[in-house]
Amino acid sequence: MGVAVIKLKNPPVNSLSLEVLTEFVISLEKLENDKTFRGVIVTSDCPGIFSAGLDLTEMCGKSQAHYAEYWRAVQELWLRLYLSNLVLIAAINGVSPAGGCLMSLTCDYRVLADNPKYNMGLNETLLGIVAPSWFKDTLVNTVGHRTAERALQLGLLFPPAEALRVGMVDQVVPEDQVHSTALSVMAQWLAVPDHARQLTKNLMRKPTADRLVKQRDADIQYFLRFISRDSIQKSLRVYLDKLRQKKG
Ligand SMILES: CC/C=C\C/C=C\C/C=C\CC/C=C/CC(=O)SCCNC(=O)CCNC(=O)[C@H](O)C(C)(C)COP(=O)(O)OP(=O)(O)OC[C@H]1O[C@@H](n2cnc3c(N)ncnc32)[C@H](O)[C@@H]1OP(=O)(O)O
Repeated sequence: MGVAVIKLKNPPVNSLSLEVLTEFVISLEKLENDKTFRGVIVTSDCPGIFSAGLDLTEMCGKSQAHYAEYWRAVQELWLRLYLSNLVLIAAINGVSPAGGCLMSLTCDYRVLADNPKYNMGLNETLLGIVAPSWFKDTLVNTVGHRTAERALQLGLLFPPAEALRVGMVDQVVPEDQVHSTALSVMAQWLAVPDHARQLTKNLMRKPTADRLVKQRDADIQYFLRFISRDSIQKSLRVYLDKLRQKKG
């Protein structure tokens, strides 16, 4: 039925490095241009981890030029995913904090594996950083204003039952059924004529995407100022050190 599977593979935690972001955009573009494909299942090849989100090492101790290049790549992937003409279904087979959650929120439908360890949410505040307005918009458009307001301020990571209850995911299924469920949901979405579904998707999502498109450069400048602050760099270093020391 013209369905591709994109399996993220950047061990150990599928962090969204500049390289991963760039390759993801290229793969999506190829699929968009190949009319034999109508849908994509986005999933992970790293056991237990859908994606650890943006690669913190790309936002810490690097040059301004690097931060700008990285942020443009983050924007680009979000825009491509959010406005894709393809049906995108996230088969979430692991934990998905921050950018990992955002990636799934850009999809049309989310199936999450029923494993209490597989938390998801926008936890930026717990790192001492702030989810940008377009991350916030994506969450608000999915779960509504009040749930998003509380989740964003507290940096909540929802276990599967809670994620389902607040509408962050559409279905929670046993782990071994995530892929087959994503495939059957895909069949339902592909039963709708493409042009009507695509125009409707655009109607729902373009106003949100346009807010970023209209001020992409300003958003990058804002990010540069924010991420270069000594206090923010310090918060990121402390967080990364904590992650690294977990093992030791
Ligand atoms: C009005 C608006 C105002 C301002 C806005 C303006 C600008 C916005 C500014 C900033 C916004 C930036 C947005 C960022 C969004 C993000 O996505 S930030 C990333 C958040 N991610 C996380 O918090 C997840 C952190 N990771 C974990 O919790 C665990 O690693 C995880 C549960 C995923 C897996 O656990 P486990 O299997 O035990 O693995 P380890 O923890 O041992 O990790 C293995 C190694 O991987 C490294 N690592 C983990 N996560 C990341 C990451 N996101 N980036 C880079 N590296 C990561 C970890 O350090 C280990 O490395 P080591 O092997 O020790 O070297």
